[in-house]
Amino acid sequence: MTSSDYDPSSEGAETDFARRMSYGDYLSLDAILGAQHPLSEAHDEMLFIIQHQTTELWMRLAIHELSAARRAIAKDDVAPAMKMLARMSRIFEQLNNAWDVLRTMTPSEYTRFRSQLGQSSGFQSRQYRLIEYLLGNRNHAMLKPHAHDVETTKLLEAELATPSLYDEVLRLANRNGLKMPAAVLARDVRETHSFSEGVLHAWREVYQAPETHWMLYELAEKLVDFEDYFRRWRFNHVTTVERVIGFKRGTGGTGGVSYLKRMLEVELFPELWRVRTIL
Ligand code: HEM
Ligand SMILES: N[C@@H](CC(=O)c1ccccc1NC=O)C(=O)O
Repeated sequence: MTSSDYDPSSEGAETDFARRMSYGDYLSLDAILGAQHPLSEAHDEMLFIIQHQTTELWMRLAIHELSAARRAIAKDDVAPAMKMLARMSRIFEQLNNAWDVLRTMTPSEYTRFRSQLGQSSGFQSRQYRLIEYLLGNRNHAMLKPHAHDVETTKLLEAELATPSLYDEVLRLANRNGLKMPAAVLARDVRETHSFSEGVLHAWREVYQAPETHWMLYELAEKLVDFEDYFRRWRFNHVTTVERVIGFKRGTGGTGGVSYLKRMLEVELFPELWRVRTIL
């Protein structure tokens, strides 16, 4: 330490953490920073691991926000749900930007450790599947990669038994003067919602007179905004995959890019996209 180095303890900064909770204690950094275990000598494997781990952390927050937003909407507490949905868009914006870091890995670099991944793949991300199910994209076939894991299967099954975020929004709209089709309100929530003319016409009322349906109008736009960012995430994924492995099959066993391109067609809130055409 040179004489010009400033010592913050001179103004009272606490420096003795022998018996106090420290930064690392509070954040469980030993657990988090001790969880990177590359299986090869390849320089880029650390990037690959950290990219996935940070994504999983952001997904953890996304699940926290989405479930709280759904609970709030179910009890007509819309204002806090708006904030949570706005945050969801920001989380996905953050995840979208993160692809730029991963894209610095070339095919030559990835090939050095790809074989170490065995048959593991993002396909088996339980948090990702939970997000899709929460949002209403409820493909039961996606339970299969989790069949060996009783806890995850239970968690995903419980999610399938719960109305999706969009189901709760449609119920809220129905409680607030819009006439949603009875069949949609009583649908089997385990399945993916499919496009409904009745729901489309209900949303048209909102979009034709935003000032009389301001709360639903704002909520609908929050959902559209979020789906916009989520679509970009899917697109960034497939583009990165093509850039890194071309048209090779995925380690998870799908066709790779062909499978991910199919997923670009998923529409979470179909009537909110369609309503734009009829205004
Ligand atoms: C070089 C980087 C990556 C490559 C080459 C790649 C490749 C693939 C491929 C080929 C699939 C299809 C399943 C399969 O057959 O394996 C897939 C699925 C998936 N990947 Fe990645 N991926 C990459 C990065 C990431 C990252 C950073 C995440 C973030 C967690 C991620 C999450 C997922 C998820 C959630 C799925 C399932 C998607 C769905 O079912 O719609 N991937 N990936
Ligand atoms: N499916 C990728 C492998 C992969 O990306 C992956 C492997 C293990 C853990 C996470 C992964 N990321 C996303 O799918 C591949 O085919 O190269």
